[in-house]
Amino acid sequence: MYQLDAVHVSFGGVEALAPTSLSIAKGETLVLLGPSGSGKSTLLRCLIGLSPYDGTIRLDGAPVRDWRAVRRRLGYVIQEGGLFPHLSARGNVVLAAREFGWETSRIEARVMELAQLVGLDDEQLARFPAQLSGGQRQRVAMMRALMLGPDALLLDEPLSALDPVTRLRLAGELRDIFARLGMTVVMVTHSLREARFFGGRAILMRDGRIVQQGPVAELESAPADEFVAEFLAAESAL
Ligand SMILES: Nc1ncnc2c1ncn2[C@@H]1O[C@H](COP(=O)(O)OP(=O)(O)OP(=O)(O)O)[C@@H](O)[C@H]1O
Repeated sequence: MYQLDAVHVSFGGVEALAPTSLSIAKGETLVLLGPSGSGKSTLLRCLIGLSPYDGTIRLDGAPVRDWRAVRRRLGYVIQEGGLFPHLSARGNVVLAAREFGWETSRIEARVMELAQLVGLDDEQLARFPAQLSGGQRQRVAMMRALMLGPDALLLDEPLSALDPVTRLRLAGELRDIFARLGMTVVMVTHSLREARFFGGRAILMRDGRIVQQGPVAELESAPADEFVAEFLAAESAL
């Protein structure tokens, strides 16, 4: 689905992402791991055109020039949810569908389906983001990202603010949805357990570079270097 060719990001001389070439297949779940500041979020933001970059990103073979035109195919969840504070939770969720002219009955049916999926009720959806807990806001953000039925989901620590019970339930539901819909998923996480749970390919980053990639089990059994071994051991220990 994605092909990145020498994609490179620097902020005023600081290299957030070294030239990176990468293919992401349709239906693949890719997990981005690495220490704080290693470039995970920057890489994720490139995949939705929210970070300025040099190099080429192709979506289904065509180089992306106008990100606004392709963004409706992509769902994005940032760490704190990124909800519009002046809209209710429901207002946030339905915004894009309204813009695309969906009928009210179709919007209502989709909101009900997604609310059930993430475990939110009507009363909670009527509240403003500031009146919800961090975990509830994250679930609203997940509903918003899934609303239009995107081809790909780009998730920046989407489960981090959830309590263990909700996290496990939502993670299980999401894994099923990803598989059922053949959705392409790229997820930043700090949790090795989450990476294992979602399976697929993991990419371990350091200082804006990909250090190693492959299934988590492979990274663990054959770490490319001392850094990978140390990172995985530390992540497993806590
Ligand atoms: N808008 C920006 N302006 C300047 N520097 C930035 C900007 N965004 C990111 N950086 C820098 O780029 C580097 C990579 O940041 P990034 O957010 O991608 O890391 P990360 O691996 O996602 O970290 P974390 O796990 O802490 O979220 C860091 O050194 C960061 O300070």
